[in-house]
Amino acid sequence: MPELPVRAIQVLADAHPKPSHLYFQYGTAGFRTLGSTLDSVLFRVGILAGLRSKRLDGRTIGVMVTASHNPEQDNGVKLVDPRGEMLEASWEVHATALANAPSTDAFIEAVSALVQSARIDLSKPARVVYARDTRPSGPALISALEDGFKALGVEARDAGVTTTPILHYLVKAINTKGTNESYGDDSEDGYYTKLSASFKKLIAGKATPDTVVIDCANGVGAIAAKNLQAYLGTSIPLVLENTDTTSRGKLNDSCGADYVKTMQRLPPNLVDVMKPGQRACSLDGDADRLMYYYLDERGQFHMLDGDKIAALVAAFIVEQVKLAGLESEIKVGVVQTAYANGASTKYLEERLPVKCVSTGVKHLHHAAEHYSIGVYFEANGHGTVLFSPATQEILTKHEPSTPAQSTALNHLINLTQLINQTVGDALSDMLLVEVVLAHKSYSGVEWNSLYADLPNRLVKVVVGDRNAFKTEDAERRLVNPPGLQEKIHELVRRYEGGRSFVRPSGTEDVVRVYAEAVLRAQADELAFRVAGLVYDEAGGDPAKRPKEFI
Ligand SMILES: CC(=O)N[C@H]1[C@@H](OP(=O)(O)O)O[C@H](CO)[C@@H](O)[C@@H]1O
Ligand SMILES: [Mg+2]
Repeated sequence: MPELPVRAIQVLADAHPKPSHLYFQYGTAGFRTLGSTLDSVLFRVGILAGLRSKRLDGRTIGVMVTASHNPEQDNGVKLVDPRGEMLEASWEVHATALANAPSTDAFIEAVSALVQSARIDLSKPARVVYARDTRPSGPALISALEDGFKALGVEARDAGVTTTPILHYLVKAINTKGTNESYGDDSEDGYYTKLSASFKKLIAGKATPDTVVIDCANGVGAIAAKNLQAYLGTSIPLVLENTDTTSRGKLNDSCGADYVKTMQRLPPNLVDVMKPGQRACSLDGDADRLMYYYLDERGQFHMLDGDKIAALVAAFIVEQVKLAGLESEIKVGVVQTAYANGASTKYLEERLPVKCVSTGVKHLHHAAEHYSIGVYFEANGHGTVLFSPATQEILTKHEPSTPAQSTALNHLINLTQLINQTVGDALSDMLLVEVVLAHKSYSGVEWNSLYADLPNRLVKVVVGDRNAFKTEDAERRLVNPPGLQEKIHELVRRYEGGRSFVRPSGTEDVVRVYAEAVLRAQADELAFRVAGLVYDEAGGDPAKRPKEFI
């Protein structure tokens, strides 16, 4: 039985000491904090990824270095499991334990304990594929990660600077290579070819889509969008904006999907670019979120968020399933979180099964796997569609009995190729939206009118201890601090169409308050009053009390 290469780990671990005053937590987005503090974490994640691969019999694990929509100086790292999915939850605890071992000796002890408890066979190979976004702190962090690989003897493949969804694609493609479940060629070329070929088939015979402006958030999505554009050729006219990936301070700065969703307005530098009637979308810093919007004829901004994408896509898929004559065999369902606009939930519930789960992609993804076709989107624009293995088999084996059935069946098969089923993918989702719009002959206006969003407001409250906030019922009800939920309920009752909930963030040291109501002013007022209640209950710095209530 081989032993841990303790000496090699020791020497390299000493070169990546853990800052004594910091605590790192592997949360919904992996480790994420100031990039300059993450050196030891990356080294240790290199070893952890290798161990995870050994545990899974040498299957390839992914490591993505990114902080997504967060500020440029932040960075982070997350692991991707062999099927292209988020790291299994039980290993999040191991990740946190390894990252916080105070010294090299303690770290080696923690690694040994993990090898024992997870019964890891050290004689198995360790294989990892890794990538990073465009952040300036990326190269140094990658080099710490590579030291981790070196210490354990990991066979590591560098996927360079690429998007989170492409890395997920690569992981799945590598692990299914040569099998009858092959996900595509395990290269970026394989990814672009798969997306562009299926897109072209899906829009064949339809009018060429209108020009779409893509705000690339000055991030890695700019590089991928440019590559994709070359593969798409003239099938869709794309105009890429915010593509400066080299100047300091530009990433996600007043642009990108998170800016648009939070501010509910155009990125300022698109104001002069966009014409009335034009459609555009924003990617986030690692291109796994997508927000659409358009200007109406009067130049007024209208946002089409993840909920609107889910409604558009789910309705189209249901229609194609019916047209293919597969209604009794294939059940389409939607998964949302409590942040989904109440109007979207109402629209969807009238048409198909809808499930609400806790925030975080892993919860949505797993719930979506329970449907034959599961559509999941977070309101912030992260989402995808999952076709179960049984559904994929039905689609390939079904014998259509009319030309119309055959066409719909082919559309569904092409959708399984167009959609990145491993994780939310802004570029794949953008093409998906354009396919549906082309088929329905919709502009942004018709799409937006599927239902009218309830005005809503999301605010953050800085509290003494966010862990004091505990929720149930997919985060829609607070159970701790005691009595606070009753007070919130009492407030909500006074607002027409009012809904509000409070939960601790899994990625920032804050408590989030969401509120919606029939009228804009009421949604705002409800959000700030609930925030005031939270603040009074949980306390903190008086200077940070929600301003409206000081
Ligand atoms: C309200 C909101 O948008 N929350 C985001 C945010 O989680 P929080 O736990 O709310 O910080 O980041 C997650 C990871 O990117 C994402 O899955 C989630 O939707
Ligand atoms: Mg992201």
